Amino acid sequence: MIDASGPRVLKGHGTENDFVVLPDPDGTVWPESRLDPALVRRLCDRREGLGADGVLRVVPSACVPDAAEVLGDALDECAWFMDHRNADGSHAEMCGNGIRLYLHVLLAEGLLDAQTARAGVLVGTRGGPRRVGLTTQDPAMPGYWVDMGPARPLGRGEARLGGVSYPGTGVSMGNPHLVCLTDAVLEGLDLTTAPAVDPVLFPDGVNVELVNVLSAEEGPAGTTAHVRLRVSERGVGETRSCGTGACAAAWAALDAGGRSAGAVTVDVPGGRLSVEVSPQTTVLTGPAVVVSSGTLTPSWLGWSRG
Ligand SMILES: N[C@@H](CCC[C@H](N)C(=O)O)C(=O)O
Repeated sequence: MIDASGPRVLKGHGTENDFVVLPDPDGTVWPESRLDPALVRRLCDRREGLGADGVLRVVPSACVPDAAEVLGDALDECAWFMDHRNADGSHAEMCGNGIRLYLHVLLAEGLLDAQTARAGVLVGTRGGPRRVGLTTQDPAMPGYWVDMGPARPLGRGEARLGGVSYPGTGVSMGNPHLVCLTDAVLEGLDLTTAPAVDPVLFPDGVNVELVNVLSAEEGPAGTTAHVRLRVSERGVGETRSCGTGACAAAWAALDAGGRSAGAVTVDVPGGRLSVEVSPQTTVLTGPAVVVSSGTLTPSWLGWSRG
């Protein structure tokens, strides 16, 4: 018999940006000393482990040692904290697909009720507090919105890929992005190695989006635009989607046309996201899916039975 006494685990995704989710409702299951970078890498390994682009630890903010530092006065308003790790074990400040899945898991695990989720809850992240809410409870494809805060320009840069330079705009969505608007055929790009960027502009690394702007037009309800992208994520490599990257790309596509607001449809390899940009904030909407739930095997973890 398989030993099922190990810690609970879920596997899920948002537009195919996939995560191992570790519920830690009282902060005792996954202290930092246990969830070290080596274990994160093993969990995310697609052969040795469960396989994922990252890990989300679902934990009360009060149980996270650095939460007070990153949340400041908002600490008391953020009951829950999204403790995010990239597949290489590094921390990231923010994750737009992950935070939708995070709310989905709070609901699925009975840690939050649907009425509260519909109204929206503040979740702590290392990029600051973010409000997340439930839009539709369709069991086939539940939808969530996230108030991601305003995009912040970081200056011009370039990504070098396959001997070609792609000029881009640095954008912070809490985490750093370099958005390169291009007419290149995205399917033709080789993203098996990360694009080279200027380390002086991005000392902590950067997520790089290669973006085709398909349309941008004025209508009775304001500006609408449609973009598609591929992304090479810091700490992961190419992923099927990036929520913060979709927001950065939407902002950059509008900004390139001299616009500061609009509704942008963002097609990613793993599906479709919607982004509402305004000078005040950025709202990301998209699905979240739980694929499976169960337990991690203690012997795989190297935990002896006590
Ligand atoms: N896929 C995420 C972003 C995850 C963090 C990123 N790799 C970083 O290091 O900043 C998203 O959906 O936003």
